[in-house]
Amino acid sequence: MTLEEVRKEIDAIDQQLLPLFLKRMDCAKQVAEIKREQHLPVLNSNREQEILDNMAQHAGEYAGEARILYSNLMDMSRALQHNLLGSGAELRELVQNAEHAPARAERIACLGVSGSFSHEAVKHLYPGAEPLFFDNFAAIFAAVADGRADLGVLPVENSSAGSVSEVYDLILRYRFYIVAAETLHIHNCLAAAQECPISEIHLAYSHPQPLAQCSNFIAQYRFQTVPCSATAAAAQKVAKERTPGTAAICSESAAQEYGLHILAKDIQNSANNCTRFIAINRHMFIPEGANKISLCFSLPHRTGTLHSVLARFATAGLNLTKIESRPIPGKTFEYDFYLDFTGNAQEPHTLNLIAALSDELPRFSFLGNYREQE
Ligand SMILES: C=C(O[C@@H]1C=C(C(=O)O)C=C[C@H]1O)C(=O)O
Repeated sequence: MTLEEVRKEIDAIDQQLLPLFLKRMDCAKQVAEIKREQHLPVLNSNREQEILDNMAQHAGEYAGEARILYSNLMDMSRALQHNLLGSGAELRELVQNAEHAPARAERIACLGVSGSFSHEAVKHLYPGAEPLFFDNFAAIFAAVADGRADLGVLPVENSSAGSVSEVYDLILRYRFYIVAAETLHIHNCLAAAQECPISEIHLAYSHPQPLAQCSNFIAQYRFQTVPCSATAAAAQKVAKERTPGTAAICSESAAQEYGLHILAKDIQNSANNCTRFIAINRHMFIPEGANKISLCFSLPHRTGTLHSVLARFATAGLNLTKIESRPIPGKTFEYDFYLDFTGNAQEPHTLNLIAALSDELPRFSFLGNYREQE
């Protein structure tokens, strides 16, 4: 057969497949009505598994492909049923009635002491607000939980050192709402109490993240490193102790704030060193022009479950910007997935997808819709 002839045959097959696909979707519609009357959930995993196994068994060498084909068909069938039944009513109501601004944004919890990178992020996100300083991430979440702070600002990812896993674990534990995000360029410097050549420094204090970001410089000068709760705390310690041969790795503004001498500037491995910060709040609000959504869920341990969820984002035309998996506390090798994607939750196709997922996925939480400049 020539290429043209085979393509004609493919066209003819597609013509035959389409009416069957439409018929199957119409059946799903009827199923939705029956489920409404009988108060049944949309998802029936056992039935789906039977269909997948049966199709794979009859698909010979294309068993894997048949599984994906039928799994996608059933995703579409479920999405249709969720829309007809208005699944995820609680989440729909929460999103549709969301305020645009927090009741108060006056006291903002962040890591470190005055001059820390987190303090910089607070100044960018909430100019004029009062920063409240804490020496660990858990204490920031606790302050937001009991209302001592209106909001908390936390680093979640650095362009060279990667995700801040502890913050993701706390996000998943507390399930507060993410209400803002911003990426800051981070310039690390080496600063000491007295002016001296870099070669005389043998010990550097800093937060573990900047220590990782500056690993090449640290290796080059063979520094011993001591982790601190925050970069500005390291600067404060070096300024107070004034021990020769010790230095802090911190921001230039922290070095200035604590009267340190800058021995070297921009010592991070990558010239384009950025950290992404988020703001968290106990109550949900969706700012005007929100363009980023975060959510989390876990998945049953079955082949293709993650693929199937991700495919639904692709079908809805939504662009994923981050996926993180973290172990569920108290479980063995079971994970919560954390996802960021671009979109506005008040747009119908986006709301339909997240409402459907909220109905189907274990441990699902909508974690917020906020504005973030790309
Ligand atoms: C159509 C149904 O709803 C869902 C979709 C299925 C399908 O498209 O075949 C199968 C099981 C359910 O998860 C059903 O319950 O039969």
